[in-house]
Amino acid sequence: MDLVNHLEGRLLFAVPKKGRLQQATLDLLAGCDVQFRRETRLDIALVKNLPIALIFLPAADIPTFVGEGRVDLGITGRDQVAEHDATLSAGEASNVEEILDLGFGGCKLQVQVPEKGELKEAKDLVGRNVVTSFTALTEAFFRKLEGAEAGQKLATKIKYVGGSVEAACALGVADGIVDLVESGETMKAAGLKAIDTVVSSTAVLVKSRESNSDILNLLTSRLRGVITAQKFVLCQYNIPRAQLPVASKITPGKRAPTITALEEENWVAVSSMVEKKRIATVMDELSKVGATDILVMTIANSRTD
Ligand SMILES: Nc1ncnc2c1ncn2[C@@H]1O[C@H](COP(=O)(O)OP(=O)(O)OP(=O)(O)O)[C@@H](O)[C@H]1O
Ligand SMILES: O=P(O)(O)OC[C@H]1O[C@H](OP(=O)(O)OP(=O)(O)O)[C@H](O)[C@@H]1O
Repeated sequence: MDLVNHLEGRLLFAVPKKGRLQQATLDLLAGCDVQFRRETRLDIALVKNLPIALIFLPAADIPTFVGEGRVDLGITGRDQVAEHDATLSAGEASNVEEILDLGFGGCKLQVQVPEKGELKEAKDLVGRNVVTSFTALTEAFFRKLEGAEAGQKLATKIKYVGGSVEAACALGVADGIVDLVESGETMKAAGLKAIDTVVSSTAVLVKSRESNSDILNLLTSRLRGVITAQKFVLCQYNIPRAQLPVASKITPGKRAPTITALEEENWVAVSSMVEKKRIATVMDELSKVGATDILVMTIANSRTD
């Protein structure tokens, strides 16, 4: 089947073809009931149950395709969007619009130098060799540090490498690098330490500024629903009615908690969405104000907009 001829009338949605963001993206699509089968080695997959075509691209290239309006939507790292935007000329507006923070793929683009050495802060690297996969962001970072005007040649020498950036210092190619850090394991193993942060990143849903359609809005709502469901749990408890005002402050919910009367006089049942990362503290606080039978449930999906 010539897939390219089947793209007409479909929303084009770019997703990472490999790497750190791929699995979480595929899980997210499954959560949105986006059904497709990707043939081996094909970078286009038609969605069976929605007028969408998935285009599998390297995360680093997705902002370019979205920015040029070749695809409508994309999932990539905020770092990649920032790198793309940093290549635009002064005054040129980006066509890549962030519409949703997806919460996964958290990392930082950091300036790193050998752990043992005389370089202590980013400005110590001015005039030296810096290696990175993010040349535009690194250039903008050192331009600011050097106080150089746009167009003026930088003293710092910035070189591009496509991967294994951390090897550059050990091999004598660089005095410092600008690379992604999550756990810090790679940096540590290479004998490096972070001395500054260029950008903090998570995976984001981006759209081409001109793109707008019912299917784009529907998919965005579904994605937002799944992301919200992943971030929240449903907390249910019983509490004496007199304690309701104080308990409602602890679990205000997304809009307001749901209150149900119990057969037992002067008691109510409350259910409320609570951020997953706060749930342990919330349970402690509820207990302290007299809540009992506190239950916490996973939310499979949600639609709150
Ligand atoms: N260690 C990490 N932890 C979390 N997210 C990361 C990590 N490394 C990278 N990312 C995110 O994933 C995006 C893609 O990086 P990744 O290294 O997976 O790219 P890739 O497409 O496989 O390319 P490459 O061939 O250069 O490795 C990054 O831009 C960043 O947003
Ligand atoms: O702080 P950590 O948890 O160790 O993660 C950071 C590493 O992860 C990424 O590389 P990846 O493993 O994706 O491979 P790459 O070097 O080929 O890009 C990044 O470029 C770092 O090298």
